Amino acid sequence: MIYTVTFNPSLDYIVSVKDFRPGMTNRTSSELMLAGGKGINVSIVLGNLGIKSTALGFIAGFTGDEIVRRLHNGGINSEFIKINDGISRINIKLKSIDGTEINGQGPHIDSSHIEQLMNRLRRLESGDVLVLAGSIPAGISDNIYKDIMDMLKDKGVQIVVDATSRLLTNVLEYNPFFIKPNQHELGDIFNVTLNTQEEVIPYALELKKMGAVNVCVSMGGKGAILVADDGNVYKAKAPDGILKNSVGAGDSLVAGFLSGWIEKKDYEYAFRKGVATGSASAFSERLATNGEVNDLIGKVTIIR
Ligand SMILES: Nc1ncnc2c1ncn2[C@@H]1O[C@H](COP(=O)(O)OP(=O)(O)OP(=O)(O)O)[C@@H](O)[C@H]1O
Ligand SMILES: O=P(O)(O)OC[C@@]1(O)O[C@H](CO)[C@@H](O)[C@@H]1O
Repeated sequence: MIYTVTFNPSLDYIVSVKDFRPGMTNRTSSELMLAGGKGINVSIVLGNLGIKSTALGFIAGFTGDEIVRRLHNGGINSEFIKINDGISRINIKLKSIDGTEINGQGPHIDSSHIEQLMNRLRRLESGDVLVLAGSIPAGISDNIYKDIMDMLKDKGVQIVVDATSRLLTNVLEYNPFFIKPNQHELGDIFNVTLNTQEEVIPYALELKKMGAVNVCVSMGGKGAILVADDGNVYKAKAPDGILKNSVGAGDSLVAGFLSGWIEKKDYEYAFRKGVATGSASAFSERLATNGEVNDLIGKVTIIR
C-alpha cells in the first residue's frame, strides 16, 4: 500500500484577478476550490492514474471536514487524525500571477497528535511506500520527517520526501528512495541561484552523495533533472503546452514517477512519466488525469 502524509492539508482557493492592484478591492474573474496539500495531491494523482493510496495527516474544523468529503467523493481513502481546535488552512493561489500564493498556518498540533501519527505509521509493513510531503506547522520540530524515517528504518518501507530546507536535508542520512526539491529549493539549501539544468546537476549530485537514492529536481517549464540510482543523470525537457494552473505540478511529478516505477521498475520510464504528469497538471485547471498523461508521455524529451 502507498501512504501519503500531509501534516498541514488545505483547501486551495485558486482565483484569477484581472489587473490585480495591491491596496485596492480586487474581484475575481474565475475561482476554483480544491482539496490540497502536497501529500493529498500525490494521493489524488495516484488515484487518477489508477493506483490506490491512503492519505494520512492532521485535519481540523469545517475545512478539514470538507477536505475529507472531497477525498471521499474522489474515491481516495483517508485516515486523518482530527484536531479539535482550529481549522485546516485555506491557501489562496493567485493564478493570474503564476506562483503568487498566500498559504495559511493551520491548526496547532501537539505531542499527543504526533504520537497518534507515529502509532499509525508503526503499523506500516515491508513493501509499503510512504510519501512525506509538504511543510509542517509551526511548533513542530524540523526533525519530524527524520524521526519517522528513524522509526521505520529496518522495516523495508520505501520512503519519498518532498520537503524543503532542513526538513529535507535532515533525512538524507536515512537514504530516502526519492526526493524532489525544485530548483529554487535546491538553490536555497546550498545558498546559490540555479537557473539552468547544467547548473542544477552538481548540486543534485551532492544531495545523492549526502544519501538520497534518487534525486529529482523539478524546474517548472524548463523540465527536470534526475540523478538516478542506476548511475545515470537524465535531463528532461517539458512538453510544450499552455500553462493553466501550476499548483500541484510538482506533486504530480512525484505521483507520476511512483506510478511509472511501480509499472516498469525503470528509472528513465518513471522519470518520463513523472515529467509528463507534472506537465499534464500544469496544462489543466485540475490535477492530471490518466488520459492527459498518456497524451503527453511521448512528448517528453529525455537526454541521458
Ligand atoms: N509551465 C510549464 N510548462 C510545462 N511543464 C510544466 C510547467 N510548469 C510545471 N511543469 C511540469 O511540472 C513539473 C513540476 O513543476 P515545478 O518545478 O513547478 O514543481 P513545484 O515547484 O514543486 O510545484 P508545486 O509546489 O506547485 O507542486 C516540471 O518538472 C514540469 O514537468
Ligand atoms: O505550505 P506547503 O505545505 O509547503 O504547501 C502547500 C501547498 O502550496 O502545496 C500544494 C502544491 O504543491 C498545494 O496544494 C498547497 O496549498
